Amino acid sequence: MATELLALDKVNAFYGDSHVLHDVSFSLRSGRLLALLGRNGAGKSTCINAIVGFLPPRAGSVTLAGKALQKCTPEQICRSGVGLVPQGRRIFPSLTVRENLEVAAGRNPPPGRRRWTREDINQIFPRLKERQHQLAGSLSGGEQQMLAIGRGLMTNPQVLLMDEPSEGLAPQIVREVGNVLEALKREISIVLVEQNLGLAMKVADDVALLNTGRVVFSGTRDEFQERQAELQGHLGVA
Ligand SMILES: Nc1ncnc2c1ncn2[C@@H]1O[C@H](COP(=O)(O)OP(=O)(O)OP(=O)(O)O)[C@@H](O)[C@H]1O
Repeated sequence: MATELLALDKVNAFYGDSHVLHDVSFSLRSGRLLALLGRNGAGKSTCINAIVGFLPPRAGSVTLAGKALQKCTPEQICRSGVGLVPQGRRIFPSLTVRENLEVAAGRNPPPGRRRWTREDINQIFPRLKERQHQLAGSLSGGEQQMLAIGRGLMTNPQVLLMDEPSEGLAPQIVREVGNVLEALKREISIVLVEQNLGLAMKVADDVALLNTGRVVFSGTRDEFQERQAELQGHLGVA
């Protein structure tokens, strides 16, 4: 039976005076992949920012394995085991693939938590191993995305947050990212922000759907698909 690993409970977040997240609650169970869906501007990235401490919630709680994170700094949250694969990848183009992974490496995790090594990343992404001495800026879009995922894993997370990994990639590469996610979800619990509904439905176990900063659906992928016609209006065009 999967247990709750990461949970948002009645999270409210603001950009200045602008109230963007309204009582947002959803949770990621251990060993699962939760797709966070919603059209442009629905608040998906803001949820990620609230979890990782870039935009601390003004009210509500974020917990990781029962530990409250909402008052922690981004560095403490990262060390607690929340890994981020940011929107736009944010790799260092003028460093090599290997250096990009090395600079992302976190401290040794506490006992009981997996420590990810470059060898682990190379095993999941053989193409990164082949290109380890190449400058990251010279990689294809799909390879850069793999490197961004590798960098997230190098922080030794318990949970990996991925913000739109398919953005800007050709359909064939999006399929490849889908295959990577299928393999990766056997190794780590994932929150996946996605605009590409096909990709999200392929890999998700659970779904949380946002509209204007409010959760309008939260449940399993199958429950979501049963109600998809009714929920369609909350989704962007995929
Ligand atoms: N730095 C900011 N300052 C002020 N408002 C912001 C800021 N970032 C986002 N917003 C607003 O917050 C709301 C939620 O944006 P958010 O980026 O979380 O949406 P999203 O679902 O991730 O959309 P997208 O798919 O376009 O990334 C939007 O109305 C957006 O205009």
